[in-house]
Amino acid sequence: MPLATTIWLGIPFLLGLLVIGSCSAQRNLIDLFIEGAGERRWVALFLQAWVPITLFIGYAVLRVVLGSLQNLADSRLRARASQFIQSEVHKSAVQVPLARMDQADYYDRLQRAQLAAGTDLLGILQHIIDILRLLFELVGLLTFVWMSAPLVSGILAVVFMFSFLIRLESDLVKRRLNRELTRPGRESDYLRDMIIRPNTIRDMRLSGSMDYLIHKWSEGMKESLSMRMNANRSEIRRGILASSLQICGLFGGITWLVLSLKSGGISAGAVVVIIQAMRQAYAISSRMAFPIGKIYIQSMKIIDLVDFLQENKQACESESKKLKLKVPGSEGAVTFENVSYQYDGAEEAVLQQLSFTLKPGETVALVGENGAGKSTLVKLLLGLYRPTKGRITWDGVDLTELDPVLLRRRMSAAFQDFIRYETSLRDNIAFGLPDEILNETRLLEALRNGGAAELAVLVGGLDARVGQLSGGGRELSGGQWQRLAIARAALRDAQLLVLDEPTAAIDPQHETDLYQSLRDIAQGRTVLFVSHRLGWARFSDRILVLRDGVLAEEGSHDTLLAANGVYAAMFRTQAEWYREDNLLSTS
Ligand SMILES: Nc1ncnc2c1ncn2[C@@H]1O[C@H](COP(=O)(O)OP(=O)(O)OP(=O)(O)O)[C@@H](O)[C@H]1O
Repeated sequence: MPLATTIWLGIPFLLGLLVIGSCSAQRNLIDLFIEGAGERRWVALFLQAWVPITLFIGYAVLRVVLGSLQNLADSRLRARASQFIQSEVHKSAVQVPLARMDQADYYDRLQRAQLAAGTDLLGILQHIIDILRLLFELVGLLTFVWMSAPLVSGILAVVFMFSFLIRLESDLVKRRLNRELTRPGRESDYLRDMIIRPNTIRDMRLSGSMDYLIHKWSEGMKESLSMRMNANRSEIRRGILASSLQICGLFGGITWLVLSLKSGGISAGAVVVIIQAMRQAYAISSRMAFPIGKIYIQSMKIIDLVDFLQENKQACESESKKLKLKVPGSEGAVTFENVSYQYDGAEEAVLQQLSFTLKPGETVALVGENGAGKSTLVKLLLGLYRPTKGRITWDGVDLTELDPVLLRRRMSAAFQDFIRYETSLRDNIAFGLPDEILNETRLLEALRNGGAAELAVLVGGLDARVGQLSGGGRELSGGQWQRLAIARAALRDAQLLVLDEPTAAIDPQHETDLYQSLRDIAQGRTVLFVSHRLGWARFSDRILVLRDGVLAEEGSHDTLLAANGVYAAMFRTQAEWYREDNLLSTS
């Protein structure tokens, strides 16, 4: 945007320069009237005065026009810069390795990078320009004063320096405090948001702990408030000191001007305009501290932003350097070879020495107790995490050597913590294949495959909005959202389909329907599903049983039952619940 940038950068300097012209015109005008008023030759006086009057009015109009032009350029550039920065942050954030997201400091960095909006990037430039403009204005004023009364300009310069430094210090103290309060502020925002969330209210009302939460929130607020009050008090003290200095300077300057006027060393017009110039210069001293303080805090935010973008760029570059970018095979055989995984900061590995193969076209169930490591295994399988030891291959080639974009096209997954896209029903399915233009038949087929065919009618068509956030949208039940997530996964015609707890929120009737359609989708694909409902596992080709991160058992349902091990025990415990005599005795 070269034109907008030139206007934006150039105008402040012009505005600064206009000050000298405007002051000279004012002085000439006042002198002319003071001299001419005694003779009362008004027509002649006016004929002499029209030039300075025109100049004075012209400068004033020009200031207004230039100011408006600058505002216009400013808002355009600001909006573009904000959009640019936010999209860079988003682009960078979506490429971050998932393992990095397990570290708490990543979120601090992300939050700080998000806070660095275009306002900050442009703000730094803007404030530099503001400072330059104020400096130009000040130099213009001082030059004008110096031309008429050099001593007064000296007083002005000294007083200006001191009062400016006092105000700057107080501004910086306040801004540093704002930064220090970012984390407590985030915590109190979190508590505030939690307090007003319907499900928290429900939970807290039942347990009677609402007052405790409100008390915790208000304690945090009180502490921040008291720190702010201290900063305000010190700001007021410094403000009084700076103003006293200015008043003394103004008084000294005026005394000197009156004495000079009396001795005839200076004109009345010059006195009036110098006094006005002094007042303006003092106002500048307080206005200048503000942009400098702002630059200080905004540059910190920009440093945070650059750190974030730089870190992610390096992570992505080092990833891509390692990759030889081979094209993944089309069979879809996945092999784990002595794979272990340890979370960053964890004391021991959550998966240890896993070795198994998912053969092409095979449907495998992964079962195990809570915390056994099933979801972690799924993330490794999908290439979202890298094994800390061992390797995972796709059709015999290490995942790290394959083109990640092509590899992801061969995979599809629905996670247990499925996402609710509160937009249209169409988006909720089409997000599975964002690069393709999908016709209605294909979307409806995906809905059917996800066991959610009735949703299109229920919500009023594919373009109807779903969720509470979207105005007029219909909220869906947990199970309906989950079936939409499965439809999204089913839309991708992928070799490997991973379903992590696909039926956790689904009622028995829909679960049966879904099971039927998944059997159809599974034809010719490698499918891994994770489920605590062992009834599902029963119909898979093979079952992998994880226990404390180790592959405890492997085999078909019948083999594992016959082995009478971990799986058999789990299966019998669950089956117990459905035995009629057991149900009767429980009731
Ligand atoms: N991001 C993480 N950072 C550190 N530890 C984690 C992280 N995610 C999971 N864990 C730990 O890894 C272990 C395995 O977790 P995982 O989620 O893989 O288990 P799971 O078998 O899927 O459990 P569930 O049946 O409850 O879903 C757990 O002990 C858990 O505390």
